[in-house]
Amino acid sequence: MDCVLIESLELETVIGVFDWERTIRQRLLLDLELATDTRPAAVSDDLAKTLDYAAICQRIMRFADEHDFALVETFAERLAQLLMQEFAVPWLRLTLRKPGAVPAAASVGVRIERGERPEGA
Ligand SMILES: Nc1nc2c(c(=O)[nH]1)N=C([C@H](O)[C@@H](O)CO)CN2
Repeated sequence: MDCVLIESLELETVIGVFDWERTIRQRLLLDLELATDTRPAAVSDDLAKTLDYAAICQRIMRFADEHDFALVETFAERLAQLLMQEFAVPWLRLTLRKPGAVPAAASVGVRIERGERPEGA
């Protein structure tokens, strides 16, 4: 299965369950694997035939700006649904880290997979 990748995309958003977290913006780190057949773009050398990772990064940063969830689970789930709908992604793996949330840990967060893996792509 082919994927377009985005690694360690830095986001700033309001996120957290505690009152003090509702008053600040915190940094999140996002990793994404987006299933897509890369061959049509590869043979034509045409960006229009693949997932434009730059456009997707812009959309994710806008999503982070526009929302203020309590849980990283909610951020991850809502973003996964948006990406699958707006970019016609059949399957994705999304890892969302909240560095600094637990000082003794390098980072904490969630990893989710959504959709159906394409056969033979
Ligand atoms: N599974 C989760 N656990 C916790 C979350 C979360 O979003 N998902 N959030 C918090 C707090 O907001 C924490 O990040 C503040 O330090 C605690 N546990």
